[in-house]
Amino acid sequence: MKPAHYVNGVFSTSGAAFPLRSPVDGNQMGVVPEATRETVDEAVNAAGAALAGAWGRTDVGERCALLRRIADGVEARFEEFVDAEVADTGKPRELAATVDIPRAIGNFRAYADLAYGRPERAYPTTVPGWSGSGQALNYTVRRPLGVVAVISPWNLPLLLLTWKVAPALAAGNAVVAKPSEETPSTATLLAEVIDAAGLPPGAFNLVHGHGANAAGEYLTSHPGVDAIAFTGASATGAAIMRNAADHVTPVSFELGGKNPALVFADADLAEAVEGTARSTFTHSGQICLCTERVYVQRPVYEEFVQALAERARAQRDYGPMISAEHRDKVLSYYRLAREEGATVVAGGGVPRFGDERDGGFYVEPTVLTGLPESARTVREEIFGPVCHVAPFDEEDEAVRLANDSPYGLAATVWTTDLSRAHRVAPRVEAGIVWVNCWNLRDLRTPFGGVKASGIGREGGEYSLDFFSEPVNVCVKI
Ligand SMILES: NC(=O)C1=CN([C@@H]2O[C@H](COP(=O)(O)OP(=O)(O)OC[C@H]3O[C@@H](n4cnc5c(N)ncnc54)[C@H](O)[C@@H]3O)[C@@H](O)[C@H]2O)C=CC1
Ligand SMILES: O=C(O)/C=C/C=C(\O)C(=O)O
Repeated sequence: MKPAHYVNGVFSTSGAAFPLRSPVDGNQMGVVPEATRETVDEAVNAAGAALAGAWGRTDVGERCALLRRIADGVEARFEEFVDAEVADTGKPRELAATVDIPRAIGNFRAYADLAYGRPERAYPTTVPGWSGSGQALNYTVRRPLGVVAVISPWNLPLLLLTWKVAPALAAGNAVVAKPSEETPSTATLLAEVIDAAGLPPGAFNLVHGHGANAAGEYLTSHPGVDAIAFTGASATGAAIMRNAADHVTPVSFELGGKNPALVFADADLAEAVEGTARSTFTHSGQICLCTERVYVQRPVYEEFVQALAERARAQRDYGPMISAEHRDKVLSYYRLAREEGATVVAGGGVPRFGDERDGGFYVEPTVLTGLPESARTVREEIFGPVCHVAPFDEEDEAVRLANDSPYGLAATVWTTDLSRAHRVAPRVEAGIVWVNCWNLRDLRTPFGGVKASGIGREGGEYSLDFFSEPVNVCVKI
């Protein structure tokens, strides 16, 4: 499968090509077409035309039926999708087969259910003193925003792309999507499925290419774009926002994190260690929800650190960093941690496998201790399989440490004291707080972050709200 643009219902590989490398061994796997400004223009124009034409006339029932057809289409080509996601990201096959691709299917089915079952509001109104009856019926209808730009990252390529595309289409928008330049393959397969499902040309468009001064920027600064949904780095969000400001384009942002775990002495320690290992090392830490700061109550601190370090050393089936650049970034933090005075309790380097993976972009699962809270390693998002563990004494101190961050995406709290769980969770400045678990997801719940971790919420009705505009109709009775 060759990555291709999909514009106005036509596949093409126009534009210069850039290499696609395997993160597993560094070898070139193929090439990706770089969309020019003209290709992005065509895609935005095609989306606008679809809204003015057949797509704009669909009702929610038809759109939900199409979403279900897309879900079925992905399911029918499940293994192909898994192969493509594994090839682009290097992630363990099990992860792609149990999380990425099933969630992409689930995203389409969830929004087919949610959009179809969505009630509208009505307000019977009486205005005393108004000439005539003074009575009216107010009701709201929701209108799509128009042409939506979707910019997605490389860590959960199809999951995060469909997490925005499904609600955007369900709400009646036309979409121009640009996946990460590192992971173009499952997006191209999705375009094939959407084409076969029978969406009118232009309702969904796909362009490939880089971000800054390239396809991503052309798209997010395009005057024909009515809304932008983005997941990725906070700095990229800020750059997109600057461009969006020119046209006052609404944005929905899911950005970075420096997520804390709070482990209380009353926690089930084995569960807390295993949960923290999962939240730190899954997909080699390349999920925005991953833990990078761990605070452990002093009586169990030493035992926790040793157990987590052992778990890190025992980690076997893990994938690489997405690219040589990202591997170098993570390794630069491993070096910085040492310069800042960290004790490297586990990992801290590059693994040696004795096979083709030695040419790939791997780093070791790593556990650090001994850094002050002011250290850059403790404050900046690394996006690798690494956490810093520090002790605390009191509950208030744990909450203060958790909140002392420019980010506020997700947190985990480990305790068997129910009162403490309910006391602590709402005090943590984060969009999502998991108690005695991590990444347990219900697609109806609000998903997103506070502070530098994002703007707005995705999930359930929150996404449908973002991708539509309420219009109030007032009918005098
Ligand atoms: N979900 C998250 O929280 C993610 C965080 N990151 C963080 O970001 C760092 C950099 O990774 P990148 O792949 O460079 O992430 P990124 O945020 O730069 O890229 C995400 C998407 O944005 C696009 N993009 C980049 N600059 C743009 C611009 N100026 N205008 C429009 N679109 C633009 C990219 O082409 C890609 O599709 C990582 O090391 C990691 O720390 C990366 C991916 C996901
Ligand atoms: O929706 C989810 O379950 C996961 C979302 C993860 C991200 O947004 C991310 O890693 O960027």
